[in-house]
Amino acid sequence: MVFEIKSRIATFGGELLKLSHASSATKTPMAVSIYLPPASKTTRVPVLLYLSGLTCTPDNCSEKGFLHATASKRGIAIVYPDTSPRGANIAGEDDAYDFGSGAGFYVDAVQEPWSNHYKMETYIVSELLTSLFEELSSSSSSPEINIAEKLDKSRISITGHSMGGHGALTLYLKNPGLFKSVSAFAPISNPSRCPWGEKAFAGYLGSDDKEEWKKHDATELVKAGGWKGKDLKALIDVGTGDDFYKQGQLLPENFEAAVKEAGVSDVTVRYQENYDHSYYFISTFAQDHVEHAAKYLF
Ligand SMILES: N[C@@H](CCC(=O)N[C@@H](CSC=O)C(=O)NCC(=O)O)C(=O)O
Repeated sequence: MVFEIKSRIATFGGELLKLSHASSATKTPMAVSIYLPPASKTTRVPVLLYLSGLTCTPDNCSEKGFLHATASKRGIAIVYPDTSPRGANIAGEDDAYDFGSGAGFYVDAVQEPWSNHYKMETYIVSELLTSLFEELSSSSSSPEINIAEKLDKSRISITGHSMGGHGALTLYLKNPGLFKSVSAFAPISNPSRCPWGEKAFAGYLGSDDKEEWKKHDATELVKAGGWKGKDLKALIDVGTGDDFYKQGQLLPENFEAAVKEAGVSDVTVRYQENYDHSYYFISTFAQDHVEHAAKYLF
């Protein structure tokens, strides 16, 4: 797979590459952006994968998440995947903000018609990460740049926001050893029990087998016991002024209770007074989350 470079933007001494590539997992073109810190000019740098929330493209966080200041200083590349396939030509795919386009939920759909394209778990874990570390990137309009030779594939951490926080936690819990640490801003922590998650899981996974839902639910994955006695290396921030938190979409307390019950260690959940669900919240604590990743990447 070859990444087409759509644009190169200088920022914080490094550059943001806006890329597009043909995905075999989703059978659509996929957008992805990568921040390369200045250190990547001379050495391989570790990677922080940022999974965005509902309605987002790779632009939301790269423009206003404010992760690049710390990533530049610490020498960490940040990868911003898209949140779903786009233009899959499925009836109704653009009808709702919380299902379909912009709302892939980082699972592999098994329900038709979504199952033909909505394979976001496979896309992120098996396709994107592999491709970034292996493929030569080129563009007719930009000088050739080999992204793979700038990245250290043995050092990857993961973070995300809201739906992307759910993605970060579940992909981390499901793939022990793949990521060095995890963090999340206002994650959907128990999707089987909140309206956003119930809608997405019913649509992508089906309503008949709720046991299947548990395999994609951070709280249920912790309850399953595989992490008992282990360090999760997790940092979670939630704003107490977040309307989605107040509406019961996030349920971080359920995750905390599961962590305690399962005897999992090294999990920090912070409740930040008055902060809402927006990028004002994310940008405020961005430095902490990049430093959290750096602690385990170096
Ligand atoms: N009704 C809103 C809801 C969308 C929203 O708030 N999206 C959040 C993520 S919510 C959980 O995954 C977001 O990050 N939005 C993008 C942004 O730049 O703020 C709507 O339709 O906008």
